[in-house]
Amino acid sequence: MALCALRRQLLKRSSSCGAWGRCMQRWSSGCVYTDVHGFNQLEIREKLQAFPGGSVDLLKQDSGVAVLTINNPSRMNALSGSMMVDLEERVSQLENWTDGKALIVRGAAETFCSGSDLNAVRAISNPQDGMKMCMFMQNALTRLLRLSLISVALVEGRALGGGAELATACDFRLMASDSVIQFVHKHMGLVPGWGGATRLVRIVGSQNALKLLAGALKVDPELGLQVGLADGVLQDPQGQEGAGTPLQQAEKWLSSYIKGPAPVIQAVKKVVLSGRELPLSEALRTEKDVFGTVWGGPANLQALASKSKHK
Ligand SMILES: CC[C@@H](C(=O)O)C(=O)SCCNC(=O)CCNC(=O)[C@H](O)C(C)(C)COP(=O)(O)OP(=O)(O)OC[C@H]1O[C@@H](n2cnc3c(N)ncnc32)[C@H](O)[C@@H]1OP(=O)(O)O
Repeated sequence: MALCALRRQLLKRSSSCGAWGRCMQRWSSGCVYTDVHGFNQLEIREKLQAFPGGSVDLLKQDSGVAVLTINNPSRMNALSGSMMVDLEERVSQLENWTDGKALIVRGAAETFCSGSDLNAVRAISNPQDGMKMCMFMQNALTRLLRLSLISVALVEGRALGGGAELATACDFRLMASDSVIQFVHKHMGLVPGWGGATRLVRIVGSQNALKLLAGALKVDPELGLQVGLADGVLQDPQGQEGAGTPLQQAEKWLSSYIKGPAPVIQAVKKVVLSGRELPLSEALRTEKDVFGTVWGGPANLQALASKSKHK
């Protein structure tokens, strides 16, 4: 059974066993495309696996912060076909991480990601395979953004094409002082296909999105902060004594938002997600359901107990 159909099946079962299951029942399974769209997850996975190279590595830390590394430095961290499959598998692992609070997405060798591996792109340039790759990556990146984790893209070096799209599939973006995010698709005779345009409009607004895409503008940290694509700029480790590595800086930036138990942090992300994606009444009902998962929970009862001492 295709993964997304299986997830729908599991969600049907979970809807009877929990508030979150019920509200997830109202929400798509996380997959944009399923078998009803003629999307066969296993078929495209096998096709993509035929284009090897690099890896997508996942480190889940006791702190509740995971680090996902796009690891193909000899290709400026371009995503090979097998890396696209890796990415989807890591997202599945993170969907089941009950102790998780946050995720940092970064690239190896001080650069983020230069998009699809052009060698793979050339080999699957026929319309049918291109559409299948597009749907596979839209599913993977939509599920990435919908993780119940606060996610940050740590952009060093360059985030180009699909790499820029990957950066939009995180809640926040922190840019190194010399980094660039560029939607180079127009130069390829393309538009984003991994959901990057849809997410960019929601991040920077339609006018700025039109400028960044139509102009294939190089977004440096200054422009990124100006249009809202960047949420922070990292200090240059060489320049500032004690600045820490980019990863340490990203973890420090996140620390303000992930104090507290994982279930509460995950509930915060869930209510923001539904507010961001669902129509008003659906979002309100989902908020009520998520509220029901933490009301009277261990963290709530402990807080009430400690407050009662302040009479
Ligand atoms: C939906 C979007 C998706 C799609 O349509 O499928 C895409 O993302 S399409 C790809 C979009 N990305 C690009 O167009 C970026 C292409 N790369 C470059 O522009 C440059 O390589 C760079 C990233 C700006 C770096 O330039 P530079 O510092 O001069 O290094 P090199 O160019 O020499 O690159 C080193 C090495 O890496 C290989 N490389 C880089 N990017 C890719 C890539 N996307 N796919 C495959 N290989 C890539 C490059 O070929 C060099 O390899 P060697 O020549 O073997 O040393």
